[in-house]
Amino acid sequence: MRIVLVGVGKMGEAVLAGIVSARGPQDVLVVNRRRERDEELRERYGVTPAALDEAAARADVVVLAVKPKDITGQLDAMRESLRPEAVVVSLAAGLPLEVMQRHLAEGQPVVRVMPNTPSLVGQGMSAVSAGQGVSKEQLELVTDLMITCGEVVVVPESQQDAVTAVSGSGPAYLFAVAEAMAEAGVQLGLPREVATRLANQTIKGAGVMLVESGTHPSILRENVTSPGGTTAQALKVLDERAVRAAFSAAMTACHDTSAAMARAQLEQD
Ligand SMILES: NC(=O)C1=CN([C@@H]2O[C@H](COP(=O)(O)OP(=O)(O)OC[C@H]3O[C@@H](n4cnc5c(N)ncnc54)[C@H](OP(=O)(O)O)[C@@H]3O)[C@@H](O)[C@H]2O)C=CC1
Ligand SMILES: O=C(O)[C@@H]1CCC=N1
Repeated sequence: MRIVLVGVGKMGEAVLAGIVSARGPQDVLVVNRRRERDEELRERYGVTPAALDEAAARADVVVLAVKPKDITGQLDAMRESLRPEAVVVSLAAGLPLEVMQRHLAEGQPVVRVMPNTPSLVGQGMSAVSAGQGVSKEQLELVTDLMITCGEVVVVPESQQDAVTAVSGSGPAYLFAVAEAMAEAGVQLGLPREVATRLANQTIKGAGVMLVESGTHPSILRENVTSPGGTTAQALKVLDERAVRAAFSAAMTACHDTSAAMARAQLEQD
């Protein structure tokens, strides 16, 4: 199976890393606008740079990882080169399948995926939505591809804005928490290196425990919270500062932005 990745920036590279570590670089072509980026990826992953039309003509799957505003231009540019059975995958936030379909030949299979950057270390979370007429086999092709980057769920496209709020943008919330915890540790007198190590490993440990224990987060939180102890005081302050409500508002803003991007794409297109 020949895989073509178009626009290999931060998200594209994270997906590329997952694919290459699971399948090797031999069947992967990358398309970039800068030659230095091509060479960087060739050196780092052993993949082959190519021009868009040439790569599209040879593709079984094309993964578009350019910015949402650049997707339709890339679809127009590859439309004539694609084989009818090639599956076109977009990783773009707020970019509806309908817009993709408009810019491709009728019947070209299209799939929308919301991945996240932990794909770079094989710990990604991808949500996959199939366009009209995508066969079970074609959908499986995409889920098999994304599983090289971590976990995969299949969702209706109507859920992609919510997915973006939880897992697409989610790593950024946790990186911000990591920064905040390390900084607070420094304020409490720890050397920066120690504070950073403590914060990072705590987030990793809690994350692995959440996933591997299968225990509800409330129970895991209770297990840390001794009555009358230190954690209860810390959580009380988080409640007073409405951290839970802040997450809800932040994620609603993320969801609404994704939905507004999709509406604008549909209207302007
Ligand atoms: N970052 C994230 O956490 C996530 C991002 N996404 C989606 O992934 C997509 C990419 O985002 P991200 O990786 O953050 O952005 P980046 O800017 O890092 O990546 C975009 C890449 O596309 C390249 N590019 C732009 N125009 C062209 C072109 N005409 N031909 C070939 N390559 C081109 C850019 O090249 P150059 O370096 O020259 O500008 C860059 O390498 C977006 O659609 C975003 O919505 C989805 C989930 C999570
Ligand atoms: O911020 C963004 O728009 C992209 C989509 C999800 C994560 N990053």
